[in-house]
Amino acid sequence: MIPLIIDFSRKKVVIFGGGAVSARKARYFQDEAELTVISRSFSDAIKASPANLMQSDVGEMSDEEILSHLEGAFLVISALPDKNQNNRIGRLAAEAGILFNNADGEAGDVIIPSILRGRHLIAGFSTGGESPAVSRHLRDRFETIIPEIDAMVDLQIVLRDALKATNLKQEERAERLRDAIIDPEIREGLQKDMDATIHLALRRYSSETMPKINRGNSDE
Ligand SMILES: C[C@@]1(CC(=O)O)C2=NC(=C\c3[nH]c(c(CCC(=O)O)c3CC(=O)O)Cc3[nH]c(c(CC(=O)O)c3CCC(=O)O)/C=C3\N/C(=C\2)[C@@H](CCC(=O)O)[C@]3(C)CC(=O)O)/[C@H]1CCC(=O)O
Ligand SMILES: NC(=O)c1ccc[n+]([C@@H]2O[C@H](COP(=O)([O-])OP(=O)(O)OC[C@H]3O[C@@H](n4cnc5c(N)ncnc54)[C@H](O)[C@@H]3O)[C@@H](O)[C@H]2O)c1
Repeated sequence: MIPLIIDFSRKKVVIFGGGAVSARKARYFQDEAELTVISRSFSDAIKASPANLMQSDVGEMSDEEILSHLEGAFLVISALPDKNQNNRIGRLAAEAGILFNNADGEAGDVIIPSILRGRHLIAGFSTGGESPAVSRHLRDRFETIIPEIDAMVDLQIVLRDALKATNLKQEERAERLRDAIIDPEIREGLQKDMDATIHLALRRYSSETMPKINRGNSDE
C-alpha cells in the first residue's frame, strides 16, 4: 500500500451503516467530501453530521440498487455489523471501479490513517491495519511538533523564493534550505519571533556572496 494526499472536495463518499464506526469515518471526510450515509438507523453523531442520510436496509437491496447508489462515488466505506454484507458492498465497489474501505470483513483497497494537521503540515500514520492503537499513539506523540514545523514551512516558502532569485546552483539552494531547517538558532527563534527569524534566515542563507557555511556540526 502507498500513501497519497488527496483533495476530496467535490468528491462523493458513500458510507454504509450509521453507527459508531460510520460516525468516525464520516468525521474524517466531512469537511471536504460530499457524504452520503445509507443505513437502517442513524446514531446521533451521524444525524448531527452534514451527510445526506438515506434510510434503507441493505439486506433488502438488490445488487443493481446498491450499484445505483455507488454511481459517481470516489470512495465507498462499509461499516455494517454483518461481514457478508460489507464484503458484498466491496465486491460491487470493485465491479464499479470505486475505491473501497471495509470496517469489518475482507480488506478493501483503502486504509484510513490516523492524521495530524497543522496549517501546512499534514501527516498520516498507518500500521497497514494491524494496530490502530499504535497509529493513534504516533499521532499523539507527534502532535507537539506541529507549531514548530508549520513555522518552518512559512520560513522555507520565503527562503526558497529568495534563493530562486539568485544565481546559485540548484544543489547549493537545496543544501541551504536543508541547513536552515536544522539551524538550532533558527529553530529556536521561530518559536519566539517569526518575522525576525525569517530575516535572520534570509541574511544567513540567501546571500550569493556569503562564505561557505560550516556544515556537519549539527548532531541532528
Ligand atoms: C486511525 C483511525 C482512523 C479512523 O478510522 O477513524 C483508525 N482507527 C481509529 C480509531 C479506533 N480504532 C478502534 C478504536 C476503538 C478502540 C477499542 O476500544 O478497541 C478506535 C478509537 C480510538 O482509538 O480512539 C478499534 C479498531 N479499529 C480497527 C479495528 C478492526 C481491526 O483492526 O480489524 C478495530 C477493533 C479493535 C481492534 O482490533 O483493535 C481497524 C481500523 N482502524 C483504522 C483506523 C484502520 C487501521 C489503521 C492503521 O493502519 O493503523 C482500520 C484497519 C480501518 C480502516 O481500514 O480504515 C482512528 C484513530 C483516530 C485517532 O487518531 O485518534
Ligand atoms: N474498522 C474499524 O475502524 C472498526 C472499529 C471497530 C469496530 N469495527 C467493526 O465495524 C462494524 C460496525 O461497528 P459499529 O460500532 O459502527 O456498529 P453499530 O452497531 O454502532 O452500527 C451499525 C450500523 O449499521 C446499521 N445496519 C445494520 N444492519 C444493517 C442493514 N442490513 N442495512 C442497513 N443498515 C444496517 C445499523 O442501523 C447501525 O447504524 C462492526 O462489525 C465492528 O466490529 C470496525
